[in-house]
Amino acid sequence: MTVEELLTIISGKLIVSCQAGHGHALRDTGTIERMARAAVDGGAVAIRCGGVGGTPDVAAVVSAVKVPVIGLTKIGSEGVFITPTRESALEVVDSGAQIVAADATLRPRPDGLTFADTVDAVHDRGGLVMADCGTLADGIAAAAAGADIISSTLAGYTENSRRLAGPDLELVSELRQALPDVVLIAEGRYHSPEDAARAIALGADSVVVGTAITDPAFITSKFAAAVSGAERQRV
Ligand SMILES: CC(=O)N[C@H](C=O)[C@@H](O)[C@H](O)[C@H](O)COP(=O)(O)O
Repeated sequence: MTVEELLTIISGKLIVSCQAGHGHALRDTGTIERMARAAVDGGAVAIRCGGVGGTPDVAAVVSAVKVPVIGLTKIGSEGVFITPTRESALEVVDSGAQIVAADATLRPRPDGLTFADTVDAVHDRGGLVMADCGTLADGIAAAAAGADIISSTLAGYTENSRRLAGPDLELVSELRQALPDVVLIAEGRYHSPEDAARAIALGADSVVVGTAITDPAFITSKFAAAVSGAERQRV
């Protein structure tokens, strides 16, 4: 798949991230696969998956859906942990994902290589690379390193990025202004359809939504808090 073909599919459309971390009630590859199918039924044009489920989750989703799959594997939870090495990126390609999502921050990587080394290796194997960035500087460097897609995934999760309760819409806007021609995906804490639409209005080509769609515990907690906090009227 070329980046142009991918853009045709995702432009102005929703991507859903189907992941469940260690200890989560949904942490099961078959469950992730069914979640991905349900997301596609609801209108997702691509699925992002893997995470702590790693390449088994990616392979299962690739066989279950017809839409493009953005795969990743999480190794640890500190520093660079989203597909942090060249080797892990190649494993994601080999599991069938058309696109590999990888940390593209300027921090040192566990294998001592550069992000560009990962990009080159994935390209040599026929895959595309989604660069998970936290800041404008990360995005500019990732584009220079040859990434096919720039995303705001790590905004709020790195030492030098803005810590916001909601999505970093300002970063989306900054990235679009600095990189007018790049494929840009907004991701991270998009908890309402309105915020997802705002990201498109600010120049994102597509938006990835995870937790707000695929985590029943998160959704339940919002309803539970609203119900508990509601004032009761008695007649
Ligand atoms: C920082 C990090 O590890 N982000 C991960 C990246 O794959 C996932 O845990 C997120 O769920 C994903 O980015 C979607 O974001 P949200 O779940 O906020 O819609």
